[in-house]
Amino acid sequence: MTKLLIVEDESVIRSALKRLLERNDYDVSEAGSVQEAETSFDLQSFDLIISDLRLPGAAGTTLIKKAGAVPVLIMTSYASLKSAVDSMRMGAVDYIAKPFDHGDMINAVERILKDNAEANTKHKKSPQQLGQTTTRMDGFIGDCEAMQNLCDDIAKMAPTTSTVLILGETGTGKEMVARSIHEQSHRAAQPMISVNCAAIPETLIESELFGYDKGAFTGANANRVGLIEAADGGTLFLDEIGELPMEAQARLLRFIQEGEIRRIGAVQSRKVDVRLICATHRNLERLSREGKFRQDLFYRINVLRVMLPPLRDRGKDILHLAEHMLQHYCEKLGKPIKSLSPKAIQAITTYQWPGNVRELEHAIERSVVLAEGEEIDNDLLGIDLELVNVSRLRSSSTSSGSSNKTSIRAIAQDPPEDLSLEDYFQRFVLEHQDTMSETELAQKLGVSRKCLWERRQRFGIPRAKASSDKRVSSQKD
Ligand SMILES: Nc1ncnc2c1ncn2[C@@H]1O[C@H](COP(=O)(O)OP(=O)(O)OP(=O)(O)O)[C@@H](O)[C@H]1O
Repeated sequence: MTKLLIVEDESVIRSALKRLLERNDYDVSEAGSVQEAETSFDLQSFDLIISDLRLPGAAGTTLIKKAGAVPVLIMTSYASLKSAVDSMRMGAVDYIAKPFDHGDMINAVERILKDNAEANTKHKKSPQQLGQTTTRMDGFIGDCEAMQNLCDDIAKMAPTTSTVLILGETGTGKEMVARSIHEQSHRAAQPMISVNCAAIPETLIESELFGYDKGAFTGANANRVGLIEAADGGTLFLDEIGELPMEAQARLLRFIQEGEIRRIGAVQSRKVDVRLICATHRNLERLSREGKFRQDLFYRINVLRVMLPPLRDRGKDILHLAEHMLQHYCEKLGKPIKSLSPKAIQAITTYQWPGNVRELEHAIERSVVLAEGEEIDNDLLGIDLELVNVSRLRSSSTSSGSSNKTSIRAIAQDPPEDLSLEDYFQRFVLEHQDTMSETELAQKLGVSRKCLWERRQRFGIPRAKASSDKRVSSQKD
């Protein structure tokens, strides 16, 4: 039976909560203070501790450290946002404001227990192991279970020569992971060449990757080394590999199979020793089933796989990242170190972050540039508190199917009166992308196609390849 401990000094509330939880088949123990909880029970033997924030003696939040891996849900009748947010910063798994609705309390308990059980089924690590992994990647912030596992996987993958496929939404750190794999490998002294397959025009991608010999085509006035050859001895990182045109895919496949490349227009092939790392935010498996990505290439690159979770699913890492970036930008811009206001913290921890770590970084940088006082408030971050709330975060993190698109759509459907340029840009793209080609969209917005592509990446609204392809072919027709 699942064991819960209630720490609450008001006996009426304590017994009502006990009855509620017992009716829901939990085994409930109770204490009136932190001290009583510690002396009467082994805190580690519980599955969840529900504690009031203000208690006689030590505050409820002191249980967070004492309970180790046991999650602590903080109740606060001092419904100040600040104390709730502070509890979260100290490591509480969640907070609930008193008086609470019975349904909300039961939902919170069920969700925390479920999340914790899922985290525990993935192999448990010793504190030493947890400590080691955070420092393994330079500048990398990630203490949550998923990121710790990822660091472990990277350390195992790095020394091999196997191809790695990194999956994750835009801005989740795919390139950072690729660099870390390279730097932890025996190739670290050699170059890592990064290529964004989506940013190079289709007509140039093959010559960029494979190079060409003088006279191969009009304008080829001299021999040119391709990017694969330039990575000889090192690592080639192919970002957005899902955008690679079919002809280039066939050439890449030959390179992977034979370990040699032939420059365009050349007769001889050359051996190259390159470790390949690919990344994409797209579902390559589905694309290959739909005939939009070569299946044989997919099997070749899908050897070792790394899945980066979206920022909104990384729990307290969001705040750690924000604080780290805040310090970084204050130092970089020569401003006195600022702190995040409680509202800013609430906004950061509840916003969906469709552009993930990159979007957070830009928001923090912008806020440091604009900040005049000691504190960074949510308006400086450009996050509208009206558009985020805890329940949205919860529902989105529990429904794994929620996509960037739906979250942005939800925002776009109910826009504030005075849209910022970025909001306007996102809205315009979302509203018109099904009826306009990329060129038309870029023209209407007064930006280049490259700029449109970059902003799509930044806002997490990647171009839907299928529909744009269809448009191109129907335009040709
Ligand atoms: N865990 C992390 N800790 C610290 N910084 C991070 C982390 N993850 C990402 N970043 C930073 O966020 C930014 C975006 O990361 P990166 O370019 O690796 O993302 P990406 O997934 O490759 O993006 P895209 O899909 O748009 O190519 C970079 O400035 C990177 O340094």
